[in-house]
Amino acid sequence: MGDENLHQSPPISNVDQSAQQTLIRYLQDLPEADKPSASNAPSRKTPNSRANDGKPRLLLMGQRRSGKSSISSVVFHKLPPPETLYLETTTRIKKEYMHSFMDFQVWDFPGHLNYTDPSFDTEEIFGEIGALIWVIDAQDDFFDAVTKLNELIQYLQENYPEIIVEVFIHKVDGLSDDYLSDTYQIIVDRVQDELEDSGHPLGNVSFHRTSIYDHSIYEAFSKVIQKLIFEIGPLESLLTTLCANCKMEKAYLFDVLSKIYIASDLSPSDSSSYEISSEYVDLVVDISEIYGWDRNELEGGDTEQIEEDPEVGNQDAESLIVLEKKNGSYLYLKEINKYLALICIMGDDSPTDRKALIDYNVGVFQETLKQIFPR
Ligand SMILES: Nc1nc2c(ncn2[C@@H]2O[C@H](COP(=O)(O)OP(=O)(O)OP(=O)(O)O)[C@@H](O)[C@H]2O)c(=O)[nH]1
Repeated sequence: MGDENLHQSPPISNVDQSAQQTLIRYLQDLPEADKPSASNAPSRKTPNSRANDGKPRLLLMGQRRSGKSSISSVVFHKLPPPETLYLETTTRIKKEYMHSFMDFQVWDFPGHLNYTDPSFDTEEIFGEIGALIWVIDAQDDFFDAVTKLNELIQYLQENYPEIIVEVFIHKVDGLSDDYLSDTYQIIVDRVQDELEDSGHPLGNVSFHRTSIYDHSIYEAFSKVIQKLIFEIGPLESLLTTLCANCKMEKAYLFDVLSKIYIASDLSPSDSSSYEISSEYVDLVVDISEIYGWDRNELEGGDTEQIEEDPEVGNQDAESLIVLEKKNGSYLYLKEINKYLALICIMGDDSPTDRKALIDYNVGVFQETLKQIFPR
Protein backbone atom coordinates (compact mmCIF):
# COMPACT_ATOMS: atom_id res chain seq x y z
CA MET A 1 0.00 0.00 0.00
CA GLY A 2 1.40 3.35 -0.98
CA ASP A 3 2.07 6.15 1.44
CA GLU A 4 0.77 8.72 -1.02
CA ASN A 5 -2.77 7.99 0.14
CA LEU A 6 -1.79 9.24 3.52
CA HIS A 7 -0.49 12.45 2.04
CA GLN A 8 -3.52 12.89 -0.16
CA SER A 9 -5.87 12.69 2.79
CA PRO A 10 -7.66 15.95 3.44
CA PRO A 11 -6.80 17.78 6.62
CA ILE A 12 -8.80 16.30 9.45
CA SER A 13 -9.62 19.05 11.79
CA ASN A 14 -11.32 17.34 14.62
CA VAL A 15 -9.49 14.06 14.97
CA ASP A 16 -6.18 13.53 16.61
CA GLN A 17 -3.62 13.11 13.80
CA SER A 18 -1.68 10.39 15.59
CA ALA A 19 -4.84 8.32 16.01
CA GLN A 20 -5.51 8.69 12.30
CA GLN A 21 -1.98 7.64 11.36
CA THR A 22 -2.10 4.65 13.65
CA LEU A 23 -5.33 3.50 12.06
CA ILE A 24 -3.97 3.88 8.56
CA ARG A 25 -0.72 2.11 9.46
CA TYR A 26 -2.77 -0.65 11.01
CA LEU A 27 -4.75 -1.01 7.81
CA GLN A 28 -1.53 -0.99 5.84
CA ASP A 29 -0.14 -3.69 8.09
CA LEU A 30 3.12 -1.80 8.50
CA PRO A 31 5.59 -3.26 10.98
CA GLU A 32 5.60 -0.20 13.21
CA ALA A 33 1.84 -0.21 13.46
CA ASP A 34 0.42 -0.33 16.94
CA LYS A 35 -3.05 -1.61 17.41
CA PRO A 36 -5.16 1.49 17.97
CA SER A 37 -5.74 1.52 21.67
CA ALA A 38 -8.74 2.74 23.54
CA SER A 39 -6.69 5.70 24.73
CA ASN A 40 -5.98 6.59 21.11
CA ALA A 41 -9.65 6.57 20.23
CA PRO A 42 -10.87 10.10 19.72
CA SER A 43 -13.50 11.35 22.11
CA ARG A 44 -16.96 11.20 20.60
CA LYS A 45 -17.96 14.76 21.22
CA THR A 46 -20.31 16.17 18.58
CA PRO A 47 -20.13 19.86 17.65
CA ASN A 48 -22.77 21.14 20.02
CA SER A 49 -22.71 18.40 22.61
CA ARG A 50 -21.89 19.50 26.10
CA ALA A 51 -22.57 16.12 27.66
CA ASN A 52 -19.93 14.51 25.47
CA ASP A 53 -21.93 11.29 25.55
CA GLY A 54 -21.65 10.52 21.84
CA LYS A 55 -25.43 10.46 21.50
CA PRO A 56 -26.17 13.32 19.14
CA ARG A 57 -29.70 14.57 18.89
CA LEU A 58 -31.41 15.32 15.59
CA LEU A 59 -34.34 17.71 15.75
CA LEU A 60 -37.00 17.50 13.04
CA MET A 61 -38.78 20.84 12.76
CA GLY A 62 -40.91 22.64 10.18
CA GLN A 63 -44.48 23.60 9.38
CA ARG A 64 -47.44 21.31 10.01
CA ARG A 65 -47.87 18.54 7.42
CA SER A 66 -44.45 19.24 5.93
CA GLY A 67 -43.54 15.55 6.37
CA LYS A 68 -41.44 15.33 9.57
CA SER A 69 -43.10 12.26 11.10
CA SER A 70 -43.19 10.54 7.70
CA ILE A 71 -39.43 10.99 7.32
CA SER A 72 -38.72 9.57 10.74
CA SER A 73 -41.13 6.64 10.27
CA VAL A 74 -39.85 5.70 6.81
CA VAL A 75 -36.13 6.00 7.54
CA PHE A 76 -36.02 4.61 11.07
CA HIS A 77 -39.04 2.31 11.23
CA LYS A 78 -39.27 1.09 7.63
CA LEU A 79 -42.88 2.30 7.29
CA PRO A 80 -43.87 1.91 3.61
CA PRO A 81 -44.12 5.48 2.25
CA PRO A 82 -47.80 5.26 1.14
CA GLU A 83 -48.78 4.41 4.73
CA THR A 84 -47.59 7.83 5.91
CA LEU A 85 -50.89 9.12 4.50
CA TYR A 86 -52.51 7.76 7.66
CA LEU A 87 -50.10 9.30 10.19
CA GLU A 88 -51.78 11.52 12.71
CA THR A 89 -50.58 15.03 13.38
CA THR A 90 -47.90 15.24 16.09
CA THR A 91 -49.20 16.95 19.21
CA ARG A 92 -46.21 16.66 21.52
CA ILE A 93 -42.49 16.30 21.09
CA LYS A 94 -41.78 12.68 20.15
CA LYS A 95 -38.36 11.56 21.32
CA GLU A 96 -36.86 8.40 19.93
CA TYR A 97 -33.61 6.74 20.88
CA MET A 98 -31.85 4.90 18.09
CA HIS A 99 -29.32 2.18 18.84
CA SER A 100 -27.14 1.39 15.92
CA PHE A 101 -23.43 1.73 15.08
CA MET A 102 -23.74 4.82 17.25
CA ASP A 103 -26.53 5.94 19.53
CA PHE A 104 -28.49 8.96 18.51
CA GLN A 105 -31.84 10.52 19.21
CA VAL A 106 -34.47 11.86 16.85
CA TRP A 107 -36.92 14.41 18.21
CA ASP A 108 -40.01 15.05 16.09
CA PHE A 109 -41.66 18.39 16.92
CA PRO A 110 -45.28 19.42 16.40
CA GLY A 111 -45.27 21.88 13.54
CA HIS A 112 -47.22 24.83 14.86
CA LEU A 113 -45.15 26.10 17.79
CA ASN A 114 -42.31 28.58 18.08
CA TYR A 115 -39.65 26.83 20.12
CA THR A 116 -37.48 29.91 20.53
CA ASP A 117 -40.21 31.45 22.67
CA PRO A 118 -38.94 31.96 26.25
CA SER A 119 -41.88 29.97 27.58
CA PHE A 120 -40.03 26.86 26.30
CA ASP A 121 -36.94 25.49 27.98
CA THR A 122 -34.71 26.45 25.05
CA GLU A 123 -31.60 25.11 26.75
CA GLU A 124 -33.26 21.68 27.00
CA ILE A 125 -34.26 21.81 23.32
CA PHE A 126 -31.19 23.34 21.68
CA GLY A 127 -28.48 22.87 24.28
CA GLU A 128 -27.40 19.38 23.29
CA ILE A 129 -28.25 18.88 19.67
CA GLY A 130 -26.17 17.59 16.81
CA ALA A 131 -28.22 18.95 13.93
CA LEU A 132 -31.51 20.63 13.30
CA ILE A 133 -33.42 19.43 10.24
CA TRP A 134 -35.94 21.96 8.94
CA VAL A 135 -38.48 20.35 6.59
CA ILE A 136 -40.13 22.50 3.90
CA ASP A 137 -43.01 21.13 1.82
CA ALA A 138 -41.99 21.99 -1.75
CA GLN A 139 -45.48 21.14 -3.00
CA ASP A 140 -47.10 23.77 -0.81
CA ASP A 141 -46.79 27.53 -0.35
CA PHE A 142 -43.36 27.65 1.28
CA PHE A 143 -42.82 31.37 1.97
CA ASP A 144 -44.07 31.21 5.54
CA ALA A 145 -41.86 28.17 6.20
CA VAL A 146 -38.83 30.06 4.84
CA THR A 147 -39.57 33.12 7.00
CA LYS A 148 -39.85 30.92 10.12
CA LEU A 149 -36.65 29.12 9.17
CA ASN A 150 -34.81 32.43 8.87
CA GLU A 151 -36.01 33.56 12.27
CA LEU A 152 -34.83 30.29 13.76
CA ILE A 153 -31.41 30.44 12.07
CA GLN A 154 -30.91 33.97 13.38
CA TYR A 155 -31.87 32.86 16.87
CA LEU A 156 -29.51 29.88 16.70
CA GLN A 157 -26.62 31.91 15.34
CA GLU A 158 -26.95 34.30 18.25
CA ASN A 159 -27.46 31.66 20.95
CA TYR A 160 -26.16 28.29 19.70
CA PRO A 161 -23.80 29.15 16.84
CA GLU A 162 -22.36 25.63 16.50
CA ILE A 163 -25.65 23.99 15.58
CA ILE A 164 -25.74 22.57 12.07
CA VAL A 165 -28.95 23.43 10.19
CA GLU A 166 -30.03 21.07 7.41
CA VAL A 167 -32.90 22.21 5.22
CA PHE A 168 -34.85 19.38 3.58
CA ILE A 169 -36.73 20.76 0.58
CA HIS A 170 -39.19 17.91 0.80
CA LYS A 171 -41.85 16.11 -1.28
CA VAL A 172 -39.90 16.70 -4.48
CA ASP A 173 -41.50 13.61 -6.04
CA GLY A 174 -44.04 14.52 -8.66
CA LEU A 175 -42.43 17.90 -9.38
CA SER A 176 -41.03 18.52 -12.85
CA ASP A 177 -37.26 19.05 -13.04
CA ASP A 178 -37.72 22.70 -14.04
CA TYR A 179 -40.21 23.44 -11.30
CA LEU A 180 -38.02 21.69 -8.74
CA SER A 181 -34.85 23.53 -9.68
CA ASP A 182 -36.72 26.88 -9.64
CA THR A 183 -38.25 26.10 -6.24
CA TYR A 184 -34.90 24.99 -4.85
CA GLN A 185 -33.21 28.16 -6.06
CA ILE A 186 -35.97 30.44 -4.77
CA ILE A 187 -35.72 28.89 -1.29
CA VAL A 188 -31.91 29.01 -1.16
CA ASP A 189 -31.82 32.63 -2.44
CA ARG A 190 -34.51 33.74 -0.06
CA VAL A 191 -32.79 32.23 2.98
CA GLN A 192 -29.45 33.68 1.89
CA ASP A 193 -30.81 37.16 1.08
CA GLU A 194 -32.82 37.52 4.26
CA LEU A 195 -29.89 36.39 6.39
CA GLU A 196 -27.53 38.77 4.63
CA ASP A 197 -29.99 41.65 5.06
CA SER A 198 -30.12 40.99 8.78
CA GLY A 199 -26.33 40.76 9.00
CA HIS A 200 -26.16 36.98 9.54
CA PRO A 201 -23.97 34.70 7.42
CA LEU A 202 -25.38 31.49 5.90
CA GLY A 203 -22.80 29.64 8.01
CA ASN A 204 -23.71 26.09 8.96
CA VAL A 205 -26.79 25.81 6.71
CA SER A 206 -27.07 23.15 3.95
CA PHE A 207 -29.92 22.28 1.59
CA HIS A 208 -31.11 18.88 0.34
CA ARG A 209 -33.88 17.81 -2.07
CA THR A 210 -35.78 14.96 -0.44
CA SER A 211 -38.69 12.60 -0.88
CA ILE A 212 -39.75 9.54 1.09
CA TYR A 213 -40.66 7.88 -2.22
CA ASP A 214 -37.07 7.47 -3.41
CA HIS A 215 -33.48 7.24 -2.16
CA SER A 216 -33.10 10.97 -1.67
CA ILE A 217 -34.27 10.93 1.95
CA TYR A 218 -31.69 8.28 2.89
CA GLU A 219 -28.93 10.10 1.06
CA ALA A 220 -29.78 13.36 2.79
CA PHE A 221 -29.85 11.67 6.19
CA SER A 222 -26.52 10.03 5.39
CA LYS A 223 -24.97 13.42 4.80
CA VAL A 224 -26.42 14.78 8.04
CA ILE A 225 -25.27 11.82 10.12
CA GLN A 226 -21.79 11.93 8.57
CA LYS A 227 -21.34 15.44 9.95
CA LEU A 228 -21.93 14.02 13.43
CA ILE A 229 -19.48 11.14 13.18
CA PHE A 230 -16.37 12.21 14.90
CA GLU A 231 -14.23 9.59 13.15
CA ILE A 232 -15.41 10.46 9.62
CA GLY A 233 -11.98 11.68 8.44
CA PRO A 234 -10.10 8.46 9.22
CA LEU A 235 -13.01 6.38 7.94
CA GLU A 236 -12.99 8.15 4.58
CA SER A 237 -9.20 7.83 4.36
CA LEU A 238 -9.38 4.11 5.11
CA LEU A 239 -12.05 3.57 2.45
CA THR A 240 -10.04 5.59 -0.08
CA THR A 241 -6.96 3.47 0.65
CA LEU A 242 -9.01 0.30 0.33
CA CYS A 243 -10.39 1.42 -3.06
CA ALA A 244 -6.94 2.31 -4.36
CA ASN A 245 -5.45 -1.01 -3.33
CA CYS A 246 -8.26 -3.26 -4.47
CA LYS A 247 -9.08 -1.31 -7.66
CA MET A 248 -12.57 -0.49 -6.50
CA GLU A 249 -14.56 2.35 -8.06
CA LYS A 250 -16.50 3.29 -4.96
CA ALA A 251 -16.92 1.97 -1.43
CA TYR A 252 -19.72 2.70 1.03
CA LEU A 253 -20.04 1.74 4.66
CA PHE A 254 -23.74 1.24 5.33
CA ASP A 255 -25.77 1.13 8.47
CA VAL A 256 -27.85 -1.77 7.21
CA LEU A 257 -31.05 -1.14 9.12
CA SER A 258 -31.53 2.50 8.23
CA LYS A 259 -29.77 2.35 4.80
CA ILE A 260 -27.82 5.41 5.86
CA TYR A 261 -24.25 5.29 4.60
CA ILE A 262 -22.00 6.51 7.32
CA ALA A 263 -18.92 6.98 5.15
CA SER A 264 -17.66 6.52 1.61
CA ASP A 265 -14.28 6.86 -0.05
CA LEU A 266 -13.27 10.33 -1.17
CA SER A 267 -13.88 9.88 -4.91
CA PRO A 268 -16.88 11.83 -6.29
CA SER A 269 -20.18 10.20 -5.42
CA ASP A 270 -23.29 10.08 -7.56
CA SER A 271 -26.82 9.14 -6.63
CA SER A 272 -26.94 6.15 -8.95
CA SER A 273 -23.96 4.47 -7.19
CA TYR A 274 -25.70 5.03 -3.88
CA GLU A 275 -28.98 3.66 -5.26
CA ILE A 276 -27.40 0.48 -6.64
CA SER A 277 -25.53 -0.09 -3.39
CA SER A 278 -28.49 0.57 -1.16
CA GLU A 279 -30.79 -1.74 -3.13
CA TYR A 280 -28.15 -4.44 -2.96
CA VAL A 281 -27.74 -4.02 0.78
CA ASP A 282 -31.49 -4.49 1.16
CA LEU A 283 -31.52 -7.63 -0.92
CA VAL A 284 -28.53 -9.28 0.65
CA VAL A 285 -29.44 -8.35 4.19
CA ASP A 286 -32.91 -9.80 3.74
CA ILE A 287 -31.35 -13.09 2.69
CA SER A 288 -28.66 -13.06 5.35
CA GLU A 289 -31.20 -12.51 8.06
CA ILE A 290 -32.25 -16.11 7.66
CA TYR A 291 -28.96 -17.31 9.07
CA GLY A 292 -26.77 -14.33 9.84
CA TRP A 293 -26.87 -11.52 12.36
CA ASP A 294 -30.01 -11.10 14.37
CA ARG A 295 -31.00 -7.52 13.76
CA ASN A 296 -34.00 -6.10 15.49
CA GLU A 297 -35.61 -3.04 14.05
CA LEU A 298 -33.85 0.10 15.17
CA GLU A 299 -35.20 0.52 18.62
CA GLY A 300 -37.30 3.53 19.26
CA GLY A 301 -38.60 4.87 22.52
CA ASP A 302 -40.73 7.68 23.67
CA THR A 303 -39.19 9.51 26.55
CA GLU A 304 -37.34 6.72 28.29
CA GLN A 305 -33.86 5.66 27.35
CA ILE A 306 -34.04 2.03 26.26
CA GLU A 307 -31.45 -0.35 27.61
CA GLU A 308 -29.28 -1.81 24.92
CA ASP A 309 -29.92 -5.48 24.18
CA PRO A 310 -26.94 -7.72 24.43
CA GLU A 311 -26.02 -8.83 20.93
CA VAL A 312 -27.88 -11.95 20.00
CA GLY A 313 -27.94 -14.20 16.98
CA ASN A 314 -24.99 -15.72 15.21
CA GLN A 315 -22.48 -13.17 16.38
CA ASP A 316 -19.55 -15.34 15.58
CA ALA A 317 -20.99 -16.76 12.42
CA GLU A 318 -18.93 -15.98 9.37
CA SER A 319 -20.27 -12.73 8.03
CA LEU A 320 -21.71 -12.75 4.57
CA ILE A 321 -19.45 -11.98 1.61
CA VAL A 322 -21.01 -11.65 -1.82
CA LEU A 323 -19.51 -10.83 -5.19
CA GLU A 324 -22.05 -10.43 -7.95
CA LYS A 325 -22.60 -8.60 -11.24
CA LYS A 326 -25.46 -6.08 -11.18
CA ASN A 327 -26.36 -3.50 -13.82
CA GLY A 328 -23.10 -4.18 -15.67
CA SER A 329 -20.90 -3.66 -12.61
CA TYR A 330 -19.49 -6.13 -10.09
CA LEU A 331 -20.53 -5.50 -6.50
CA TYR A 332 -18.75 -6.79 -3.43
CA LEU A 333 -20.56 -6.85 -0.11
CA LYS A 334 -19.26 -7.85 3.28
CA GLU A 335 -21.14 -7.68 6.53
CA ILE A 336 -18.80 -6.00 8.93
CA ASN A 337 -20.82 -6.56 12.08
CA LYS A 338 -24.40 -6.51 13.30
CA TYR A 339 -24.86 -2.91 12.19
CA LEU A 340 -22.53 -2.21 9.31
CA ALA A 341 -21.95 -3.60 5.83
CA LEU A 342 -19.24 -2.62 3.40
CA ILE A 343 -20.35 -2.46 -0.22
CA CYS A 344 -17.95 -1.78 -3.05
CA ILE A 345 -18.59 -1.07 -6.73
CA MET A 346 -15.87 -2.93 -8.61
CA GLY A 347 -16.43 -1.89 -12.25
CA ASP A 348 -17.09 -4.23 -15.16
CA ASP A 349 -13.81 -6.23 -15.09
CA SER A 350 -14.32 -9.47 -13.23
CA PRO A 351 -12.51 -9.18 -9.90
CA THR A 352 -12.63 -12.92 -9.15
CA ASP A 353 -8.87 -13.34 -9.69
CA ARG A 354 -8.26 -10.63 -7.07
CA LYS A 355 -10.83 -11.92 -4.62
CA ALA A 356 -8.30 -13.36 -2.15
CA LEU A 357 -6.48 -10.03 -1.97
CA ILE A 358 -9.74 -8.13 -1.64
CA ASP A 359 -10.96 -10.44 1.14
CA TYR A 360 -7.67 -9.97 2.95
CA ASN A 361 -7.71 -6.17 2.71
CA VAL A 362 -11.36 -6.00 3.68
CA GLY A 363 -10.59 -8.25 6.66
CA VAL A 364 -7.93 -5.81 7.83
CA PHE A 365 -10.35 -2.94 7.29
CA GLN A 366 -12.92 -4.79 9.40
CA GLU A 367 -10.41 -5.26 12.22
CA THR A 368 -9.55 -1.58 12.13
CA LEU A 369 -13.21 -0.62 12.29
CA LYS A 370 -13.61 -2.66 15.45
CA GLN A 371 -11.16 -0.29 17.04
CA ILE A 372 -13.06 2.76 15.82
CA PHE A 373 -16.53 1.53 16.69
CA PRO A 374 -15.92 -0.97 19.46
CA ARG A 375 -19.57 -1.97 19.57
N1 LIG B 1 -45.69 13.34 -1.96
C1 LIG B 1 -45.12 13.25 -0.78
N2 LIG B 1 -45.88 13.28 0.34
C2 LIG B 1 -45.24 13.18 1.53
C3 LIG B 1 -43.83 13.04 1.63
N3 LIG B 1 -43.49 12.98 2.95
C4 LIG B 1 -44.65 13.08 3.63
N4 LIG B 1 -45.70 13.20 2.79
C5 LIG B 1 -47.13 13.32 3.15
O1 LIG B 1 -47.30 14.54 3.87
C6 LIG B 1 -48.35 14.40 4.79
C7 LIG B 1 -47.97 14.94 6.15
O2 LIG B 1 -46.94 14.16 6.67
P1 LIG B 1 -46.56 14.13 8.23
O3 LIG B 1 -45.35 13.28 8.33
O4 LIG B 1 -47.73 13.76 9.06
O5 LIG B 1 -46.21 15.65 8.48
P2 LIG B 1 -45.69 16.34 9.83
O6 LIG B 1 -44.73 17.40 9.42
O7 LIG B 1 -45.18 15.31 10.78
O8 LIG B 1 -47.02 17.01 10.36
P3 LIG B 1 -47.38 17.49 11.86
O9 LIG B 1 -47.31 16.27 12.73
O10 LIG B 1 -48.77 18.00 11.73
O11 LIG B 1 -46.42 18.55 12.25
C8 LIG B 1 -48.73 12.92 4.81
O12 LIG B 1 -49.92 12.75 4.08
C9 LIG B 1 -47.59 12.22 4.09
O13 LIG B 1 -47.98 11.08 3.36
C10 LIG B 1 -43.07 13.00 0.42
O14 LIG B 1 -41.84 12.87 0.38
N5 LIG B 1 -43.77 13.10 -0.75
